[in-house]
Amino acid sequence: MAEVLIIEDETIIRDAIQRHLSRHGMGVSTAESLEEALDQGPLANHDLILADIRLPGRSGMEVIDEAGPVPVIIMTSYASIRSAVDAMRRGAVDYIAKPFDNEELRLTVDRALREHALQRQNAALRARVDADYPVNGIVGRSPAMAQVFERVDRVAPTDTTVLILGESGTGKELVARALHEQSNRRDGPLIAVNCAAIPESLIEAELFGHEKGAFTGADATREGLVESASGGTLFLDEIAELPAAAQARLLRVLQESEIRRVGASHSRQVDIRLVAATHRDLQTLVGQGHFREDLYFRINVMEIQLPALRERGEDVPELARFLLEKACRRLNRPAMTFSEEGLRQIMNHDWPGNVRELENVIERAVILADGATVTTDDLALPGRTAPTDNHGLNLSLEDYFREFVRTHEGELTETELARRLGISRKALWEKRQRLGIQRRRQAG
Ligand SMILES: Nc1ncnc2c1ncn2[C@@H]1O[C@H](COP(=O)(O)OP(=O)(O)OP(=O)(O)O)[C@@H](O)[C@H]1O
Repeated sequence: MAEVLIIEDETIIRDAIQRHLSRHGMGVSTAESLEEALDQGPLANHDLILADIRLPGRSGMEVIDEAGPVPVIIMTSYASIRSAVDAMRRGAVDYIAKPFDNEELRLTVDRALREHALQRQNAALRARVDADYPVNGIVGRSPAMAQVFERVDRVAPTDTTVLILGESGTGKELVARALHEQSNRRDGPLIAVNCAAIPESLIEAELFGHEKGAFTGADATREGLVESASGGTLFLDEIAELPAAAQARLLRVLQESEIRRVGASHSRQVDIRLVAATHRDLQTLVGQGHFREDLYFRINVMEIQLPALRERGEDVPELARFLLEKACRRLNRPAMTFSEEGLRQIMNHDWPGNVRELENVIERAVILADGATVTTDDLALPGRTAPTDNHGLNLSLEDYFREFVRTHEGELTETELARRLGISRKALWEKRQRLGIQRRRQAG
């Protein structure tokens, strides 16, 4: 039974609310003031508090502060809607204006109780996930991953620049998110930018912003992504793809903590923590003159090397089960398991596309599987003959993707291509990387 506390100094209103809520099966306690309520015991004993904004002694606003996680609905008169707005800002979950009718009151109370119960459930679920997967839902117990977690724990709370290295699909973005979530900047923004997915001609303006008239088409002043990350974390994925001019601007941001928009004559202060990632060997690129050495030293303060999936041993079956559960949830399918042979194949496969490839193979298998078991036929890993009854699909989804891209890339832009495939531009870029379908330069 939900326990509701009413703090209201007008006896008639207090009694009316008490009667009405009790009749609807709620346990109701009452108090004339915040002081009296506190004398009766901790506010946390209640599931919900209904408090008048004007009370003798301490005000309804102070009830909100004292209530902690217990939701508070503020009662106010029509004349003081302004104070209701202030109460919501202060943390009240809702307000109800007097005079109100019983039905309106009950609906408001029911809604607040329902939402609070949901929030508590989510918090409990999050705690469970965190307990199972200590670093923000990243699966892995292998020694190689334990080392990664240790580094993340150690470096996350600092403002140090981090360089995450690892093959494509090893979870670099996931680690960047974990670093942000475990930092003091977690309430600030996390801006993730895939440097390879933005056309070279636009990248400077996208990252650093521009003034009105800085170039053709710049018809308004715009803040860049680096500035948007101020107070939080900037994650630059595929940093090796950053063109020379953008590398120079980024270096300045890191050295001076200030940014100059394209076409601007003055700089502005920014406060970012940079996390960068690449699957390429930056040191070699420096040697070949493709990446600035000074920038390399700036970003390579702390390195986190993600192991390839094939080096993670026992993590593979655990990850497979985790991703199977995730795919079933996403595709609205009842829970499934792997056949013994299916799981063995997963463990023996080389996974050149790492966790992302595993995730895609499992998602496709869930779509193709007939029953509650994912078999080797559903997985259709290379090196095996493809199943003959492919549910009417003669091509695998990857073959289909490859053929579609090759047929249409001449006539469509990348954005249009992605839209036609029903995926984001970033996903298109990633699929191209994974399947080795390099972009053909368009004429003109
Ligand atoms: N250890 C892990 N536990 C759970 N999920 C993971 C793990 N590693 C990766 N994933 C999942 O695999 C997918 C690919 O991961 P992510 O995008 O972080 O890889 P990446 O290294 O940044 O790839 P790329 O270099 O191609 O951008 C994501 O859906 C991610 O959630």
